[in-house]
Formats: sequence, structure tokens, C-alpha cells
Amino acid sequence: MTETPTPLPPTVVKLGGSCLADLAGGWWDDLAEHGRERPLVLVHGWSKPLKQLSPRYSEPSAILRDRYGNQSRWTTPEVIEDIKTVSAELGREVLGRLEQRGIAAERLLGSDGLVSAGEGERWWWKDKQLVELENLVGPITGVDPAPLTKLEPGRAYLVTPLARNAAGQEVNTDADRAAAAIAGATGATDLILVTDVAHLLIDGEPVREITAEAAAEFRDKGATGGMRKKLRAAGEALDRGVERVVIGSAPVTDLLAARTGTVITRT
Ligand SMILES: Nc1ncnc2c1ncn2[C@@H]1O[C@H](COP(=O)(O)OP(=O)(O)O)[C@@H](O)[C@H]1O
Ligand SMILES: CC(=O)N[C@@H](CCC(=O)OP(=O)(O)O)C(=O)O
Repeated sequence: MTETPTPLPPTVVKLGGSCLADLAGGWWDDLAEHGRERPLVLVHGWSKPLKQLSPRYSEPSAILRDRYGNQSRWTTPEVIEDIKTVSAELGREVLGRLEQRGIAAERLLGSDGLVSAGEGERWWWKDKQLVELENLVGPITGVDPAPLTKLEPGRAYLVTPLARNAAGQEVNTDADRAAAAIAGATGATDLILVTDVAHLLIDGEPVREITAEAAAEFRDKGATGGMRKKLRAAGEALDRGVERVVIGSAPVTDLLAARTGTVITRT
């Protein structure tokens, strides 16, 4: 009797928009080496590429805050189009780099059946005022891994984390939290959040290891901006069964082995 092999869970790597343009050749060699052993799901951000597309994405009004202090991009249909434009360009580059190194890579929009979103917030802090506005951003309500049909060593997916809401609209989501939801839904043991800082800093000191509980405490009391989103994503990933979340910057071989960066675990 022939046995069906148990599918290998993927490694999920979130590529921060802050650093994507600067990732040098060695980075891709390391990632491809890992990709020959394990299926890869890469989830990318776009904060810096959008700023490079237009100066309006550097204006303070481009980013809103909800009543709890969480940041979110002010997203209109035009912004969704710009996200798709920069993501298509990023996709060509990332897929090219992986394919040169022998990894068959495919690009997916989260909104094409992978990520669903719920009703978004209506009240937002914009230009220091709390205003009611329609923001095309939704909280992630589910991930259907069915479009990830080829989770095999030697293959990678690059996911653009847009989502689809119940009304069928395409909405923006937070890329770190989307990566966490995808890691949970695919049974990934590791979620790697690659960014432009080597560690989480607490009181100016780099943190090597931290529990989910301590990370959540820092998130609620002292974390700001992009790191606040990452800590929120890390907590959600661990709640969904991921064993460890690593936040840091290249070299990626060390990040993937948790030899560098900040490692967050349940206990
Ligand atoms: N406590 C902290 N430790 C480290 N980085 C922090 C902290 N608080 C805020 N940050 C900021 O978070 C940024 C990373 O988040 P973000 O800009 O969203 O990156 P990415 O585009 O990679 O997701 C860092 O560049 C740093 O400026
Ligand atoms: C809702 C919301 O704000 N979404 C984020 C998603 C991209 C992202 O998170 O990009 P980084 O990885 O570069 O931070 C945004 O549009 O900026």
C-alpha cells in the first residue's frame, strides 16, 4: 500500500515594505536555500514602495488611528489601485529573484479567495480630529488556504495581503496580521517578520526572547507604530497555533533558525 505523504507545513515570512527594496543578494540565497527544504509563503507589505510612488503617501493624513491607537492607512479605491500597482512590480522582482535560485514562485492576491475581512471601523483620528469616514480596511475574519494548492519544498507563494469583505469589496488589511492569520490557517510552526530593525527594543535594549504575555504587556503600555502592529500579529499567530514568531532583519538564515532577532513564544 502506498502512503500519501503528510504535507509539510510552510514557513511564513512577512517581508516588510520598509526593507524590501534594500534586501541584497545574499538574503535571497538564504531564503531559497530554506525554500528547497520547506514550502514558503511570503507575505509582503508596501509602506515604503507607496511612498516612493507618490509624496502624498508621506503626508501625515495618509495614516489614520483608531480609538485604541492602532494605525491604519486611509484607504480609498484609488489607494487600492496604487497598492496593486506597487505590489505587481514587487511581485515581478521577488518572483524573479526566487526563480533565478530554482524556487518556483507564484503570486496571489489575498482578495482572490484567500483572506476575508469583516466590517471596518467608521470612526478615525485624522489630522488630530475624530471623524466618521469610510475606510476600505477590514479586520481579517478568516483565511481559506485552498488557493495555496502547491505547498511543497521548492515552491513559494508571494501573497499581497488585500482581503475581500462580505459585500464583495476589496479592502486593505494589516500585512503583519494577515501573515499571522495565514500562518495559523496553514499550520505553520514559524512566522518570521522581517523588518528594518534587528530586534524589538524595550527601554532602548534589544530583546532576544520574550513570552507572548510580556510582549502583549509592552504592546499595550509602550509599543508604537509598526512595532505595535507586529506584537499584535505575534500574539494572534501564537493563539492560532504557531510555535514561535521571530522579528528582526537579515541575515535570514539566522532569523529562520531564531539565532538572531526577537523570538516570541507562548511560554
Ligand atoms: N520598541 C520598538 N522596537 C523596535 N522598533 C520599533 C519600536 N517601536 C517602534 N518601532 C519602529 O517599528 C518599525 C518597524 O515597523 P514598520 O515600519 O511597520 O516596518 P515594516 O514595513 O517592516 O513592517 C521600526 O523601523 C521602528 O522604527
Ligand atoms: C490597513 C493598513 O494600514 N495596511 C497596511 C498594509 C501594508 C503594510 O503593513 O506594509 P508594511 O509591511 O510596509 O508595514 C498599509 O496599507 O500600509
